[in-house]
Amino acid sequence: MSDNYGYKRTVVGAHYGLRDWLSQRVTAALMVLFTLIVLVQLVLTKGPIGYDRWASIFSSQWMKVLTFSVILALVWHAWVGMRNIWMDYIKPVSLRLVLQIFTIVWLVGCAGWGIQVLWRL
Ligand code: HEM
Repeated sequence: MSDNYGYKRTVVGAHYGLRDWLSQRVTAALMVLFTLIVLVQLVLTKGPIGYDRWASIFSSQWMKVLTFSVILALVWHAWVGMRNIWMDYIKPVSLRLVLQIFTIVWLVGCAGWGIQVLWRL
């Protein structure tokens, strides 16, 4: 064990750290872009911002496609983050499994609801 550093280090784990780290940053960048696009449209709005204005922002086809992509990115982003938190802090495997399943059900449910709302506009 005293030699366990540098090139002799024993690498363990599932080896998906870098992929997850990168996917969380890429999805975060997409969410930032989306937030800026929505903000610009709101700032450019003259007059009161009611339901009609919100609906018109999301009703064009390109905005629906972008919002749909952002919903998927958000689900993946939050799943990677929450799974890391459960893996880091919840040691009993059965409790961790329950929390992970709850997270998946919650995120998929929210995404489904969001997509349903989006395509009703
Ligand atoms: C524009 C929006 C967002 C940006 C720019 C963003 C950015 C980030 C970044 C860079 C990380 C990695 C932090 C680290 O590894 O130290 C992260 C982690 C995380 N994000 Fe987001 N995020 C956004 C929205 C969200 C939303 C809406 C949710 C939940 C629905 C969320 C849930 C999480 C979770 C659970 C983590 C893991 C936290 C941790 O490891 O302690 N993020 N986010």
